[in-house]
Amino acid sequence: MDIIFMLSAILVFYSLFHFFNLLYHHRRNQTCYLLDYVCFKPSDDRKLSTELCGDIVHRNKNLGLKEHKFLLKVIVNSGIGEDTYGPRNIIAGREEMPTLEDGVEEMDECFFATLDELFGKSGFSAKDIDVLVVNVSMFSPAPCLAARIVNHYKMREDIKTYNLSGMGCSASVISIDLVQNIFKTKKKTMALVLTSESIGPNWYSGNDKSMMLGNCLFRSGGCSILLSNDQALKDRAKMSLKCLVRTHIGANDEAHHCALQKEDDNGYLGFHLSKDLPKAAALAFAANLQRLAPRILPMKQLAIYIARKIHQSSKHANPNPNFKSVVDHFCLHTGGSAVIEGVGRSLGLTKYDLEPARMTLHRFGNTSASSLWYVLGYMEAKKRLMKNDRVLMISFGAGFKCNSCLCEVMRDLDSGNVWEDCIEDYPPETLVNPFMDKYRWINEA
Ligand SMILES: CC(C)(COP(=O)(O)OP(=O)(O)OC[C@H]1O[C@@H](n2cnc3c(N)ncnc32)[C@H](O)[C@@H]1OP(=O)(O)O)[C@@H](O)C(=O)NCCC(=O)NCCSC(=O)CC(=O)O
Repeated sequence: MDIIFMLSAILVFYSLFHFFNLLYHHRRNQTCYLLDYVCFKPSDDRKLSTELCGDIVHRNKNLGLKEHKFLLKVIVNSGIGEDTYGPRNIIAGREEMPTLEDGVEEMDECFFATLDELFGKSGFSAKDIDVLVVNVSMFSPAPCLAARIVNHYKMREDIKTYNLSGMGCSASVISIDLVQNIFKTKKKTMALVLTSESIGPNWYSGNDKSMMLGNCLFRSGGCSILLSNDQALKDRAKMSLKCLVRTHIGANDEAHHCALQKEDDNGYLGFHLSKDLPKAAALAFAANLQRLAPRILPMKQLAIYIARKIHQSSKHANPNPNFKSVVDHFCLHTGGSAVIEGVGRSLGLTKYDLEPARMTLHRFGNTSASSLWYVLGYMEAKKRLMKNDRVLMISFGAGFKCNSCLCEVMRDLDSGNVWEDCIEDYPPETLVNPFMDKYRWINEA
């Protein structure tokens, strides 16, 4: 078939689809405003410096010289700085015997601190909340964490609660998706999304490298996010959601198994991160972009993208569309340096584009599903987010999933937020770990 004819047909189809889609969603009251969000900053006594990480590694009697070398090498090379936070039981040396209370307290500390601040600064109260979604992947007590929030804040009896567990690092976008779908069914609704990860009860004490990696990357963090579809609150909103795309490539066995909780050969429970994870992330990302592109790209860009797709195997090594024409800021999950660099390469992003994710990895580590909100906070604290700017949030998570959403900034944003006391220090002159000298022998050994 003539390529020009095929291209024209596809373009006409997408235009019509997009038009009717907009009309449909307008009718269904799709508006989803992000009113405000607060990221958690644990107290200074929870800081995990490289030296303290070294001590934790040394007290694990299951590790030999080979494992020590591996861990210290990854810690020093990971792009993670000296000021990230860990859970209290691990800092206190009880990583091998966590109690239920350790897990509960870690979540309470994060959620109550961020919610108190969010209610305080937004002027809304717990009684205003109609929908509550909590996502914490690796800790699911009964009654659930959402019920603990309802109990603590004495929320209304008609509140709708949802507790998502096991959904991995892309879960906060899933929570937003759930909220926007609920918004379509009811006007003037207020929703809270609470996103975090449980680190304390999930420390791995064995000697399998792919499971030890999680101890190096994952750090304490969390975020509370206030959303509404009430048009009257439009002027108070920071951002509005334009489109959200979820991709799940779990049918692919290799991708499904690259990030999962399991027991090692000696029975130690932990979270396995395969060396193939960046490959699975790239696959899920490509599938996500393929569905995102027609929804956000202008006609010309879309035509170039489709043409490249048709000729993919022959000419273009990177067939991804030029999202920079419609996206001003890229808010990337801080999965690890390899994940950030991989996304940067496939989208053709600059050092400036990747700075928020790299700096967030340095200051807060991989805080799992909440990491996107620290990255957004960095952009805001750096006064990068101006009215009408578009922010593309991209997250990856076990399953394997890639979930993305495009948001529009509603007004110039300049809150100091969780970055307030350190934003002036970023980006630092070097990201090289200060203990590099001390541990240089590791790289040379
Ligand atoms: C771990 C790294 C920071 C290490 O970077 P380096 O610069 O040190 O270089 P490198 O890649 O050569 O790795 C150093 C050594 O670690 C080994 N190595 C790397 N990844 C490994 C893995 N998954 N399992 C076992 N070993 C691994 C390498 O073979 C090498 O060993 P040797 O020295 O013997 O050759 C990076 O590779 C990285 O960012 N990887 C991706 C991390 C990741 O999977 N993140 C997603 C988290 S999950 C998530 O966020 C979502 C979710 O859970 O839902």
